[in-house]
Amino acid sequence: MRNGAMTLQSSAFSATAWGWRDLLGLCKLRVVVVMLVCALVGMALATPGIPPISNVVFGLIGIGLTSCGAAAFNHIVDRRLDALMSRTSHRPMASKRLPVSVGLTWAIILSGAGVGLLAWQVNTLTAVLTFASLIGYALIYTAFLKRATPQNIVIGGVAGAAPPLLGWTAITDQLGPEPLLLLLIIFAWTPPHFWALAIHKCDDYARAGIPMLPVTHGLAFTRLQVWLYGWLTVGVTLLPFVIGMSGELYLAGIALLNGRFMYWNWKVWRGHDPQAPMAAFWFSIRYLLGVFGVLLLDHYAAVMAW
Ligand code: HEM
Ligand SMILES: CC(C)=CCC/C(C)=C/CC/C(C)=C/COP(=O)(O)OP(=O)(O)O
Repeated sequence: MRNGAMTLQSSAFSATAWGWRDLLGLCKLRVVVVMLVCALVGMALATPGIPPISNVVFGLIGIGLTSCGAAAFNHIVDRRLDALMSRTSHRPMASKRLPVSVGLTWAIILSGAGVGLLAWQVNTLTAVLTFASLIGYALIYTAFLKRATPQNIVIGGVAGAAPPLLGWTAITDQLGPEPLLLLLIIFAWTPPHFWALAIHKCDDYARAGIPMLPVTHGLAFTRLQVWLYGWLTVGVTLLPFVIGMSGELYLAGIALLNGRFMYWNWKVWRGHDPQAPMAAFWFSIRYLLGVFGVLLLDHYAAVMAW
C-alpha cells in the first residue's frame, strides 16, 4: 500500500516536473553542433581572408538558435509519433513530461530570437533563408512529408542541408554556385545517413505508421538506395575540386573519407552484417565532419600558400 502510494506520488510528480534539461532536450544539440560546424566552414570558404568576426558570431548564434527552435517544433509536432517508438518515447514532449504550452513558447522564443538576430545583425537574405529552412524542416518535412511519402527525407533534406549556404550568405549577402554545391554535399549525404539508421529502426517506424523507405519498400531496396546515394555523395564531393573551388589537399582527404564511407555503405548493401547499418550511420556523421574539415584545411592551406 505504502509502495503503491509512493509510485502514485512519484508518477504524478514526474508528469509535471520538468527543467532546463528538458528544454535543452528539445534542441537536438548534437545535430545542431554539426550543422554549425558546416555553417562555419561555409563562412570561411566565402572569403579568402578571415571573415568579419561579428558576422561569424551573430551568424552562428542566429543559425544555431533557429535550428534549435526548428528541432523544438519537430518534438512538439511529432510528440504522438515519438511516443510510439522506443528510440524517441523518452523525449520530453513524447513522455508528456513537458507541457505543450511550455515547449511551444520555447520553440517560438528560440526561432524568433534566431531569425531576429540574423535580420538585425547579419543580413536580410540570411534571415529569410534561415526562416525558410525552419519552415522546411518544422512544417513541410515534419508535419506533412514525414507522414506522406518515403521520399520525405530526400525532399526535407534540403532544409537540413542549408547551414553551409546560410554561413556563406552571412558573410557575402549573396548566393552563388559554391554555396549551392556545399548544400548539395549534405543533400546527397542525407539518404545514406538516415536510411542506414532507418534500416536498423524499421520496426519502430512500422509501429508508428511512418512511411520510411524500409517500411514501404523493404530492407533490400533501402540497402540498395544507401549504396546508390552513397555513390551520388562521392560524385558530389568531387565537384569542389572539379570547379576549382578546392585543391589537391581536399582531393586527397575526400579520397580517404569516401573510401571508408563506401566501405560501410557496401556492407549495408550486402546485408550480411547486422551491425553494418548502425556502424554506417555513425560513420556518416564523422564522414560529414571530415569532408567539411578538409574543405576548411584546403581553403586555408591555399590562402597561406598564396
Ligand atoms: C532530413 C534530414 C535528416 C534526417 C531525416 C536525419 C535523421 C536523423 C536521426 C533520426 C537521427 C537519430 C537521432 C536520435 O536518435 O536522437 C540523427 C542523428 C544525427 N544526425 Fe541526422 N538527419 C538529417 C540531417 C542531418 C544533418 C543535416 C546533420 C548535420 C549537418 C545531421 C547530423 C546528425 C547527428 C550529429 C546525429 C547524432 C545525434 C546524436 O549523437 O544524438 N543530420 N539524424
Ligand atoms: C534553420 C535550420 C537550419 C533548420 C534545420 C533544423 C534541424 C535541427 C534539422 C535536423 C534534421 C534532423 C535531425 C532530422 C530528423 O528529424 P526526424 O523527425 O525524422 O527525426 P527524429 O525521429 O529523431 O525526431
